[in-house]
Formats: sequence, structure tokens, C-alpha cells
Amino acid sequence: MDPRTPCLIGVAQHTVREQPGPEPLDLWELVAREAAREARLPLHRLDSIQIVYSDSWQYDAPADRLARRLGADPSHRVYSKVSGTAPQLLIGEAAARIARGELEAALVVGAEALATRRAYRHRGEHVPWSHAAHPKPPYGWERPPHASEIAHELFMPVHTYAIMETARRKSRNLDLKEEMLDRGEMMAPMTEVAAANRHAWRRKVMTPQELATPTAANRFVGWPYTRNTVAVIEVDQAAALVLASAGLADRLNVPRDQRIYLRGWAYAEDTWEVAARPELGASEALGHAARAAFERAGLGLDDMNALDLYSCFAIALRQACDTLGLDPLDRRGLTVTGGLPYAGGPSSCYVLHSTATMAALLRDGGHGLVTGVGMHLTKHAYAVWSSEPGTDRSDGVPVFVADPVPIADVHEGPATVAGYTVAHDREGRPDKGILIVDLPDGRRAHALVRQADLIADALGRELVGQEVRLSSEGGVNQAAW
Ligand SMILES: CC(=O)SCCNC(=O)CCNC(=O)[C@H](O)C(C)(C)COP(=O)(O)OP(=O)(O)OC[C@H]1O[C@@H](n2cnc3c(N)ncnc32)[C@H](O)[C@@H]1OP(=O)(O)O
Repeated sequence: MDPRTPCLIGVAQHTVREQPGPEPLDLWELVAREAAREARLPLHRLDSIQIVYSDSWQYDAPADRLARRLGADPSHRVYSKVSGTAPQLLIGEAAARIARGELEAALVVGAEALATRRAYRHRGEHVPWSHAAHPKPPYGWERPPHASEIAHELFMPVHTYAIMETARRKSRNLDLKEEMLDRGEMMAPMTEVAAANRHAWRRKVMTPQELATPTAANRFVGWPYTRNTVAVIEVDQAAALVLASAGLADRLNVPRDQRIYLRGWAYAEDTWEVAARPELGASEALGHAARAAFERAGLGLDDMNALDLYSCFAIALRQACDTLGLDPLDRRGLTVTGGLPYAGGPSSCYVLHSTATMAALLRDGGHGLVTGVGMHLTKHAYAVWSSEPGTDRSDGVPVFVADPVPIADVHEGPATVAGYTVAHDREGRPDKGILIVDLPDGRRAHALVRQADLIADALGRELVGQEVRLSSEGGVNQAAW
């Protein structure tokens, strides 16, 4: 074997159960030390430290602070942008550099302490954490929301994903109740996986009915999604991966069955704005990423022994199943962790956890698929991991970037609903409708619905396909019918 073959030789995960807990820097250090211990790697041998963006706290120099804690002096230091695909892009980058002989050992690490932030918030206290960046840097997204999304208050994933779900619901002619029960049936097995995962945030087995039925404890958060079917973000969780060259793994005497290989991976992008997607309920990019990853790995879906499909919201799972031709009730299950709603959805870091869990499983031999989604189902990363090495040395250059449908900021006149959600308040009461509409000239637009009777109508039946009239004031479109 080429001594520069990259392999994953150490993993660690940690979940903090009592809040307030430690700050992200402490968590990074904790899991980094544990993963390096498993990898038999002296920390000073690390020549790359790559950290996934933390929503919990902005440090002045994250990678430098961690390097100092670990007693390492890596030549390669990265702090990612916000995205659920960031872990896979960092892993892919580390593997490519190892394969080129630029690095021998890399740490990819991430942590959130959002449950602790919340605990301090509820006590009315500031978090007492170290090395804050001054001034506070701008939020780490690659692009801010579109002006029309801001004007129509459409930037939270609980709303954008819900809109895509209603568009798919209509395209499949599912009625409202059918979609909810179908979602419960798809996600209930994930709760069983989470219950058996000692790192999972929520370890309670739930039935399809419990997931599908709205109650006070399972309120609508972005209709038609209820709390128990969406990513749980306020968690304290950390994970770390150590990648090394096969040559170094040999010198460290890492057992062969502890080495897992990134056999093939690929990255692709849908349009940044949900409204700009040619089909709101389907992904063009996902299929390109999946095909390229399998091709590069020289393997197919049927060869996979285990799967972990990114599961922030049901539509992410459904788009993946639709595109891959995978039965949502496939005997392999859709997740090895329990997924973001149950195992935990620590902002951009989830794929570190799914990869760590998959790696531990594959030590018994076999192949596994781990996928990532970023922003509003914009970014897609597909990674095939294996106990047997392959030859793929791809980088993160997208294999496909979708073309956007133009968005009209304001519009007066007729339009057709393409997808919608009803935003709910903290008490679970309907607040406003948010629509994406098709315009007669082929463009798309956003619109709000504020009238209580129209909101009630939108909650009671399928509104996708409904002809509406838009009126515009102050850059905000209002819809009525
Ligand atoms: C690519 C991707 O990964 S996309 C996925 C990104 N992840 C997400 O979008 C996470 C989605 N999940 C969530 O937002 C949350 O877990 C929720 C809202 C479902 C949590 O619900 P709960 O656990 O019941 O928490 P709770 O209702 O106490 O709210 C937690 C916080 O969310 C915010 N929040 C909750 N509901 C609302 C609402 N209707 N409007 C505005 N803010 C809200 C508040 O800031 C609240 O904090 P506070 O308690 O200090 O006021």
C-alpha cells in the first residue's frame, strides 16, 4: 500500500449531560486528546488542526488556542465556515493533503455548547468563556440571506425546509395527515437507534404516532414540522477525528482493523435561495454528489453495510431516499447515530459524530455511506467510508452547481403557491404564513399571509397550487385569495 494513503485512525465523541457545562475550547481539547489517544498519536505530531465553525462562541484565534492547549505546532490550521457539510469538506481536504504528502497527521474537531449557553441565558448571566474575538466577527456564513428573504422573514431552517416539504407533499399527492404519519413512520426507527447510542442527546424511543401527533410537548415549530421531528440544536456535544498517512499509522502500530478509509466522496450545490430552485421539493445537486461519490469509491448503494443520511428535517431524508431510490424503511436504517433530531444536531458539527460512529462500526469490516447537508438544503456532501482502501483523492470542488430561477423582490398581481409554511410562536400558536410563489413570467417571489382566516385555511388543506394575488408595500409582498 502507498504509505501516503490517508486513513482515519482515531475518533472520539462526548456529550455533556449537566448544564452549565464546559466551553467549546475545553470540549475541543477533551475530544482531541481522546481521539489522539485512540490513534496512539503523540499530540505534537499533529501537523494539521481543522476546526468546524462553532455557533456557541467566537474565539479570537480558534486553531491557535487549541494548538497551544494540545502542545502542538501544526503548519496547517483551518477554522471552517457555517455548514453541515463543513466536517466532510475538512476531512476531504485533510485526506487529499495527506495523499499528496503535505501532511502526515490531521485533527478535525468540532463542539457546541448551546445547551450551556441557554442555561446561562435562563439564569440571566453572561457565559464566562475565554479568548473572545474583539470585535465579534460577522456570522460565519458564506453568503447572507437574499434581500427578499430578509424582507419576508424567511431565513430559519424550520421554515425553509418546511416549505420544501409542502412542495414535495403536493408533488406526491400526499394529503396533510398522510405526510405527517409517513414522516413519523420514517423517523420512529431513528429514535430506537438514538436510544441505543450512549452519545445521543435524546434517548427516548418514540412511536410514529407520538412523532406525528401535534401536542403541547410536540408543538408545531415550522408547520407541518413538529418539535419531535426536527434537529435539536441546543446541545453540548463534541467530536474529533484523527486522520493519518498509512505510513505513520504503521509507525504508530495502529492495528489494521482500526484504520478506516475515505473510499470516495463528492460535493455539489443546489441554489443558495430556496425560491431559486427549479423544483422546490427535489434536489438536482444531491444526485450528482451521490453518483460521483459512489463512482469514485467503485461501490454502489447496495454495497453499503450501513447508512447515515443527514436528517436535520424530514425533507433532507426524503430527497435523499427519492434520489437514491432507497426505501425509507430500508433494513439498514437511515442513521447510525439516531440523527439530528434525536442523537443531536450540534449546528455544523453533526457529520463529525456520524463519521465517528460509522468508523467504529466499520472496524468490523464493510462499507458505509455518510452524507451531509448545508444551509437550506443548498450543499450536499456524500462520503463512502470503507475498511478497504480505494484510490479516490478528490478535493471539494463541486461536481455540480445548480442554475437559479430568478427571484422578483416585489410583485403585484396573480401568482401560484409553489410551497409554504405557517410560522408558529413559542406557545405553538400559528403566527404568519410564508409563501414561495410562481409568477406568470417564470420568476419566483416570496409573500406573507397575515390574515387569521387565510392562515387557518392554509393549515387546513393543501395550499400548494392555489392561485393567489400579491400586493406589495414597503418591499414586502402580501398574499390573499
Ligand atoms: C443544514 C442544517 O443542519 S439545518 C438545521 C439547523 N438546525 C435547526 O434549524 C434547529 C431546529 N431546531 C430548533 O430551532 C429548536 O431545537 C427548537 C425550536 C425546535 C427547540 O424547541 P425546544 O426544545 O422546545 O426549545 P424552546 O422552545 O425552549 O426554544 C429554545 C430556543 O429557541 C428559540 N425559539 C423557540 N421557538 C421559537 C419561536 N417560535 N420563534 C423564535 N424563537 C424561538 C428561542 O430562542 C428559545 O430560547 P429561549 O428558551 O432562551 O427563549
